[in-house]
Amino acid sequence: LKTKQTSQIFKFLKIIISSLLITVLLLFTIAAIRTLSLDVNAGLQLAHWEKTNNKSLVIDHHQREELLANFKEAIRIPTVSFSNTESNTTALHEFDRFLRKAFPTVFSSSLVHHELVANYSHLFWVKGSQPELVPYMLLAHIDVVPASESDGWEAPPFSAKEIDGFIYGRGTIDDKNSVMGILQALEYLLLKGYAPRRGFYIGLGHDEEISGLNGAMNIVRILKQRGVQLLFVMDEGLTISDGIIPGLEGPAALIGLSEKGQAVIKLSVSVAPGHSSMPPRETSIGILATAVKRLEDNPMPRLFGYGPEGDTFEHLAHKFSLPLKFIMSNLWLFSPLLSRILERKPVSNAFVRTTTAVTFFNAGVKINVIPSLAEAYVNLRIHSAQSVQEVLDIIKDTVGDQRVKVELVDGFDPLPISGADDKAFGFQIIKKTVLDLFPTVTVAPGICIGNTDSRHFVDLTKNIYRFSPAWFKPGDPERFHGINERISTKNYEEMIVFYFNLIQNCDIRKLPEPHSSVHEL
Ligand SMILES: CCCCCCCC/C=C\CCCCCCCC(=O)N[C@@H](CC(N)=O)C(=O)O
Ligand SMILES: [Zn+2]
Ligand SMILES: [Zn+2]
Repeated sequence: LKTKQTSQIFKFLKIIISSLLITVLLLFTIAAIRTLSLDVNAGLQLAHWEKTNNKSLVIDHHQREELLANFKEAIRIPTVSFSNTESNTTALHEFDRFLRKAFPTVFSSSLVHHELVANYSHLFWVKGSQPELVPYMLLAHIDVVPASESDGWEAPPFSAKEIDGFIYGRGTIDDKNSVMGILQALEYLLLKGYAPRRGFYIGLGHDEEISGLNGAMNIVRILKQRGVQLLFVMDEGLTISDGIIPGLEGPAALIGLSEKGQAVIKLSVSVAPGHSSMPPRETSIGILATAVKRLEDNPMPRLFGYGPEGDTFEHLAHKFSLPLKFIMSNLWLFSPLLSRILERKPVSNAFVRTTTAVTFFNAGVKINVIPSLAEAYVNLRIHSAQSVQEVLDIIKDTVGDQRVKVELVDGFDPLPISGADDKAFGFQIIKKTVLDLFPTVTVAPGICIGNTDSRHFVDLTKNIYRFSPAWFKPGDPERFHGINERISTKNYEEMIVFYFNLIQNCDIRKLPEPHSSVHEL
């Protein structure tokens, strides 16, 4: 009887093991087929695009000197947004005067209507010859975050000093490169006698770094009053990453289809004050510190693959070598594994989850007084698959201490996801412009981990793209709001050429039909 039972157990185990093997084999066969066949990149690359007789821009020695002098002058004006209530308005005013001097053709052309918004922001309307074509809009911002040389800058942050082919200074990548690149491109286009078929707007906000509540929001209000609808909006955001995504061969231009939401949460603990010689077992500071530590020890759940970030890696899959190529082509199977790899570095962790950053911690009044109040502020950047309410609930659960008051100070949900298919005009025009200028770059949709002025434009268009053609190499993401922010003179010139070509490419009336026949290859 015992032998019979043992043989039955063996039989059963055999069936289990072989079914497991068959399942694994099947999964891997599907994964292998997907790895070989996944091609999300062809898009409209091979299609026949409408001819627009584009003018070309070959920058000569004189123009180079002029455009670099303009850019350096822009960097030297310290248009700093210090806090929600304090900006350098003198510098903002000076920047207005400077723009008029640097771009005389833009400010005098009969094709361009310019107006100041909320005193320091700029709205340009460039009239198209075919009013039936829906206009688009380019956004950038004039203000910068504070910078202090003593933090370790190699050159003073408002000096625009050139070192080894790079211009150093606050605003060189965020965002005066776009402000100046767009206007310089328009200046050159107008000088060459260009008149657009499709009209377009340029919006330059003066308070983006403090949420754009006066600049961008008033520009939106004015456009709404005028009944304007936009074909697409393009703003700062993602860039061309080169050597930043581990394992990716070659550079990638990520175009932000959405941006993360945000929540500002206040934690506070109130207790009775007292003499420090007879302290209670826990002080308000101790209780709050424990709550903060719990938040840092328990990051928000991994959500990689539940938002547009999965698409990014599918688009880039063919640019990885094995085994990463296999993994990226099969996120349906491997996203839990990839999440664990990506979460190791702050920049890629931001794509995996809602991030939690404790940015203020205030407590204490005197060395010998037990403080009655301790407060901390937490800044969360919300993943596309979560909402402000969900994040708030998780924070309350994680803190799990009734003595800690948890309040939502401010917040907004993640932004809608713009189109990136063959019919998405803005996305395809940006992609074509990138590929014409940088043929070795792979273009993929992405998600912007910071917020931009473009988030205020959701009622004017469904198509918002966050991208600028700045090249980011290892170490560069840290320069964003950090020390030694810089751009190479070559890259700044490329940015001008990019906007020069983009504006002309937007004159295409409609996108071509996707290329369907292999015979035309
Ligand atoms: C695994 C993929 C890696 C891809 C590498 C991407 C490198 C990204 C590096 C920097 C992106 C930074 C985000 C850009 C836009 C941020 C603009 C900004 O600073 N906004 C402020 C102010 C505001 N408007 O709210 C902010 O606090 O977000
Ligand atoms: Zn910016
Ligand atoms: Zn910024």
